[in-house]
Amino acid sequence: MKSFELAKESSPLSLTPKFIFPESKRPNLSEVKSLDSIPIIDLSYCHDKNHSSLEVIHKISKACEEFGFFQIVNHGVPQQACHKMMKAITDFFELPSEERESLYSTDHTKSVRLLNYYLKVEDGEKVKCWSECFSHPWYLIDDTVSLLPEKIRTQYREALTEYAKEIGSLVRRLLGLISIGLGLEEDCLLKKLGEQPRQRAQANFYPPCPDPELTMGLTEHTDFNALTVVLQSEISGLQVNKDGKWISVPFIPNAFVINLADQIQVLSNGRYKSVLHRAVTNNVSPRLSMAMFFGPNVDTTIGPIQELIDEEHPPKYRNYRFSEFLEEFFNQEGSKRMVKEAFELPHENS
Ligand SMILES: O=C(O)CCC(=O)C(=O)O
Ligand SMILES: [Fe+2]
Repeated sequence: MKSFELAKESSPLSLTPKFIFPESKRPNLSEVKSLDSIPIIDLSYCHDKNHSSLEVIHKISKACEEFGFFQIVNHGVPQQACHKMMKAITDFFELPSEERESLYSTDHTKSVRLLNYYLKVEDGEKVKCWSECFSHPWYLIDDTVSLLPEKIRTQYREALTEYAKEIGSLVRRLLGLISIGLGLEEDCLLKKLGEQPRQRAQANFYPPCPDPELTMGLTEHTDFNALTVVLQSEISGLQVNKDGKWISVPFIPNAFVINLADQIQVLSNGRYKSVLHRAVTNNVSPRLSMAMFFGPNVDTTIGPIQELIDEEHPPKYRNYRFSEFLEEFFNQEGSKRMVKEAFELPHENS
């Protein structure tokens, strides 16, 4: 079996060619704007249902239209649950790489797997990203947890169970606020995403990198689910594309980064954006993030919501089963993904 190579070389003196990106795909870190960033929204005003949360809804709606991203503070998720989750992923990635190696797989049908994203370059070669990603469901059952290295198994499951429960409530609350922002009933988006939502988690690890200008932690992408909640460690590395320029997302203590993903762009008929983002590396310290993806299950039909379609706003996408979208997503692996574009309806000019 192919071994997982990055982990064994996390502190090389210089980058080996397999991590070096072609010049046009490098991060150009000096051009990244650090003054502008995504909006920060305080949710403390809308814990109480009776309290007017119109201002918060308005801020979220604006952020969804203009950035597709925002950070939230005072979100009600106990700090303790976040710390435990961060500690569990830290301990997982600090294990000797041999103890994680058996989880490495390129088979995307595997429920629990460690993966290494890559970029396909012209001659068919693959350039590896400077990261290790651990993908698994929000809830680990006995069969799946037993795949984890024994030393961290119990700790990881306990931390994840508590964390996933909290994030589940948060996601439902956010979907409610986002629905109202679109002028819909509070439960509209959640209902559209259907029964048994697809809930996947991805713990990302970016070891310190000898030359951050030559490689990428994660190449630019949009998330293919509906809504993503990201918890990041103290060092920033996430960047969001705004009007063709990259802006960095600073670390804010006890905040979550909220990322609108492709299915909300489609459901909102293009009003809310699923925006390109990427992760860059640094040469100082390791960075970790935990992305909690919430989306429809494979059998759910997704398409622009009827109430958001009228003469002025004809449907931009055709209806599809989410399984079709996933198939398209995996077919485009390693390239600049243009998945939702494959479901666009032709423009009518008349
Ligand atoms: O590391 C991050 O902050 C972002 C990760 C990300 O974009 C993803 O997992 O889809
Ligand atoms: Fe992402």
